Amino acid sequence: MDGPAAGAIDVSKVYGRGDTAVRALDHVSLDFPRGRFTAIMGPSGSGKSTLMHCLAGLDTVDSGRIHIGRTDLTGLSDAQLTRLRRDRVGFVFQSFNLLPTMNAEENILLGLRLAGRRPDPAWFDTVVGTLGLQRRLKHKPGELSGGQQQRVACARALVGRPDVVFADEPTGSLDSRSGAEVLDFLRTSVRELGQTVVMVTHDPVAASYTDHGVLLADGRIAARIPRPTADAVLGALTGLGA
Ligand SMILES: Nc1ncnc2c1ncn2[C@@H]1O[C@H](COP(=O)(O)OP(=O)(O)OP(=O)(O)O)[C@@H](O)[C@H]1O
Repeated sequence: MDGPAAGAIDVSKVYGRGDTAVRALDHVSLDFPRGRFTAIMGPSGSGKSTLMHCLAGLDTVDSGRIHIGRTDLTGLSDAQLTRLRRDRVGFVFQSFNLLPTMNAEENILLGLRLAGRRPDPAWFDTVVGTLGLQRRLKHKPGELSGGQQQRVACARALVGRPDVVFADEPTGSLDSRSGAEVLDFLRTSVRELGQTVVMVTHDPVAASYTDHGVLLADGRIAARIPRPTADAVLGALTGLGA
């Protein structure tokens, strides 16, 4: 498919009114090309979560446009947004969000099952194999380490071949070794499997796994860092007073 996997065009979002109004996003325009791993960074309160929630159709914008592939999200009904999130967007959260009573395989396939979609067996094997989860599929989350649980969550996000995967601090609950494994996998899913991943992170080392860093400050894009290194990101964040 042509064009970016997702994007924002001149998006603004204000929380509250009058004296207490906060401009969380202030005329943000940004494209996420297919097959790219992007980090969204910035000081606390800079608008990262708001931007990701608007991009993923979890929150609405006050002005501007959001698109996933060629679909314009502005103007979609709640039911249409729910379907779009289910079918075309993958999520990875800091807290894994796996169902404790289901084993890894059932967790990975749950979204497809609820959508009445059949998994593509070859793609399922590719995702599970890339994540090294073949021998963990019958384990429940409580029988897996944090890193293994997050790899299950990554597999769940990717198994439906979404247009884009949004990862919100995916390494925030992991030790550095497990975090590195998850980041390595997200990068592999982009480079070798052609997926598009957008990750919100505070961690300059996590950002160094990506192809492109975007720094927000006060709801605006403050800097773009192609092929970010941890030092370059740290320097830019320090410059913002983060
Ligand atoms: N539901 C809400 N109601 C009111 N204000 C909000 C709401 N959500 C976010 N904000 C405000 O909007 C601004 C941007 O918040 P946002 O959560 O997007 O920042 P962030 O960069 O993700 O921060 P953090 O790194 O701390 O998670 C902040 O000033 C925040 O207080």
